Parts: sequence; C-alpha cells; structure tokens
Amino acid sequence: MKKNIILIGFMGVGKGTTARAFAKKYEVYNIDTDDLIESKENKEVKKIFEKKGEAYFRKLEQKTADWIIDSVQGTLISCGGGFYKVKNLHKMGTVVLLDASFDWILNRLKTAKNSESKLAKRPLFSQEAEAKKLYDEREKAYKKVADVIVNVEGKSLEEIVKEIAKKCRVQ
Ligand SMILES: Nc1ncnc2c1ncn2[C@@H]1O[C@H](COP(=O)(O)OP(=O)(O)OP(=O)(O)O)[C@@H](O)[C@H]1O
Ligand SMILES: O=C(O)C1=C[C@@H](O)[C@@H](O)[C@H](O)C1
Repeated sequence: MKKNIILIGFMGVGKGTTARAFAKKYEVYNIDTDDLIESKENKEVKKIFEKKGEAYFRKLEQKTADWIIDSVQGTLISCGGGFYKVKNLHKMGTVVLLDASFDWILNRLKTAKNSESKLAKRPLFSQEAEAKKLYDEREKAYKKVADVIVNVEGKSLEEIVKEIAKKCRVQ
C-alpha cells in the first residue's frame, strides 16, 4: 500500500479502533492526528482547547496535514473529527468516511466500556445537544469531501476493515 488511507468521520464513529484493526490485518502502520498533536504539544487535546483555544488547535491540525503530505506514505491515518477541513486533504491520500447516524454513535458510546473516559477527552462532545448540532452541520461536508464512504452501522470490525480494503483496492 503506497497511498495513505485517511479515515475521517464524527467523534466516536470508530476511526481509531478501525485504524488499529486495519493496520494489524494489512501489516501497515497507523497513526492518529489527535495523538500526533498531543505528542508534539505534550498536552492532551482537551487541555490544548482549554489553554490555547480551538483556533490554535485547528492550526496544529493544518501543520500536521502538511507534515503528513511531506513525510508519510503507505499508512492508515485516523483523523480528529474536524480534521477534514484542512486544505490539501486529498493530497494526503484516499479519504475514507466512516459514516453512521448521530443516534447510533451516541448509543454505542454510551454502552461502550470506556465511554466515560472517551467522552471526557472530547470537549466538543461534552454536551449532547451541541454535539448533535455539530453533527448536523458536518454531515453533508463529510460526504462531499470523501472519496469512499463506509457505513459502519451494524457491521463487525472485520467487515468494516474488509470493506475499506476493497474500496481502496488494498490486498
Ligand atoms: N467496530 C466496532 N465494534 C465495536 N465497538 C467499536 C467499534 N469501533 C469502535 N468501537 C467502540 O466505540 C467507541 C469509539 O471508538 P473510537 O475511539 O475508535 O472512535 P473515534 O472515531 O476514534 O473517536 P474520536 O475521534 O473521538 O477519537 C470505543 O469505545 C470503541 O471501543
Ligand atoms: O470533531 C472535532 O472537531 C474534534 C474531534 C476530536 O477528535 C479532536 O480532534 C477535537 O476534540 C476536535
């Protein structure tokens, strides 16, 4: 796999989990843009939002995109929920949207084992009504920017991973 695969989608849809499973099955590396930013800043995303604000975080996302374009190949890259807004997204690789309805995402997050700690890390998901508003604003934009769309509702992790590979022609 030479071209990167760029996983986008709303918070909690399963980008990180899917990226790890894909990387294992197809023996590629996977990285996550939130993790890259946290290690570069030596601060959690939540703290960056609190201390420096969202605009600063978005600049870090753009820097990360520029670095990926210059330096990363053949890698599965899972992205923060707002990362799709960077310029040159398509230069990074094949853009794959993991898609699901807001209610489905919320329901799975609420029933997941690590749900409380997951939600606590995501400042934009701290209020359900606000998160729904953000989802509604983004839904069309995600679909517009995606090269490939994979609906994840009711599918196993294995099915999702295989569908991504098939649609991106990875063997
Ligand atoms: N295919 C799946 N089957 C079962 N549970 C899953 C699957 N994908 C994700 N999950 C669970 O759903 C929750 C959210 O998944 P994950 O952290 O991968 O989402 P994310 O899109 O990376 O979120 P964020 O962008 O907020 O980091 C986790 O509790 C995870 O264990
Ligand atoms: O949807 C968003 O805008 C965000 C999602 C998270 O992955 C983090 O990147 C951050 O909390 C912002």
